[in-house]
Amino acid sequence: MPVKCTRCCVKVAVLKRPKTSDALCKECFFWAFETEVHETITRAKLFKPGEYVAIAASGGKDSTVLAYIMKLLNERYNYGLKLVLLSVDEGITGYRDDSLETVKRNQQQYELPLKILSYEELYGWTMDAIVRQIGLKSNCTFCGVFRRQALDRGAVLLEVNKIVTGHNADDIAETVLMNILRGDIARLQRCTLITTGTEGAIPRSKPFKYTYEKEIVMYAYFKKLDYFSTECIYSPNAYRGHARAYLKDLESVRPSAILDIIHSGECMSVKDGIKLPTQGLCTRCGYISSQEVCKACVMLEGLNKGLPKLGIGKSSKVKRRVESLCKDASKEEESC
Ligand SMILES: Nc1ncnc2c1ncn2[C@@H]1O[C@H](COP(=O)(O)OP(=O)(O)OP(=O)(O)O)[C@@H](O)[C@H]1O
Repeated sequence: MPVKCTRCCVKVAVLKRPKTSDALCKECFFWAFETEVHETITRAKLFKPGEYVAIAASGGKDSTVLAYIMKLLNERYNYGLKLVLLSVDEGITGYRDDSLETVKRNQQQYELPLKILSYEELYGWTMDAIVRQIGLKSNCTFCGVFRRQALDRGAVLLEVNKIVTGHNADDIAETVLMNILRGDIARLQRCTLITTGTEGAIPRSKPFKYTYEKEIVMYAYFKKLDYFSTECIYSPNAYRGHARAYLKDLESVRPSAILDIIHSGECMSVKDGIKLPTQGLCTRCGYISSQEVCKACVMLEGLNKGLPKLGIGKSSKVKRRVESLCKDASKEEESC
């Protein structure tokens, strides 16, 4: 016998919500999904009326649903926002060129302006050229560092007040796990924040902080949204893939694992006296950095000098880690 929707009790349920296990009809799922994102936005006071907000749009499922829902909620609840799509072309043939075609269609479908910036115009390098030089190891580090800055540069160009990204609950839980595995305390503290970049940079928010990836896919599917679903051709070795696989395993036995990990990340605090990097401005390019020279500038210098490992070298990282562990151990011995 068909199961009735547990919310309206009238229509037949067409899905089981991955987050709550509720059996819902399509309309009730849309309502629950949209209302939860609205509540996330209002509880965290993400926007003020009149703000100009850039939606970081890659053409993938998350940012396509984000663009759709930002427009919908802005109209439904009168947020009073001016919206624009901001895309970065990393120069990955057969991947980003196709996904940007999707963004261009979204621009027409959602009637939003679109700005595209490319790595080639900003850095003089495409990811295709970078991978030709460095191979398929550490390439995601280059891409991530350059993209982060490219979005900042785009936001400055557009003079927006804020950027929103499609990072979802799964992405954040994966990042918590990765930061634990790497012992990266500074990032562990920051990665669960719904808004980052409040110290000097253009703030960045994640309206999907509590939204499950599976539900985003369902929403896009039932709404028949036009999105690009191919994985990046250069990311097969990314470390994140292992954290993702582990998280999916946990989710299959306990769906709340995703929110539980985010909650754990939020609850972790750094003991007094531990020095954390502070955000300042890069002395070369003027964009946000926790070092005197930002990582993007160091990496770019490495590429231009034919020394691409500059700044990402494992040996220097391991050496620094060992030195800091030795320092901690000797401090503890002294206090004993
Ligand atoms: N090339 C890009 N241009 C603009 N924004 C981007 C780009 N790549 C990623 N982003 C932003 O960062 C978010 C997280 O990116 P990530 O690479 O994790 O992709 P994802 O989880 O597959 O998301 P999506 O489905 O939107 O591609 C995206 O949702 C989007 O808001």
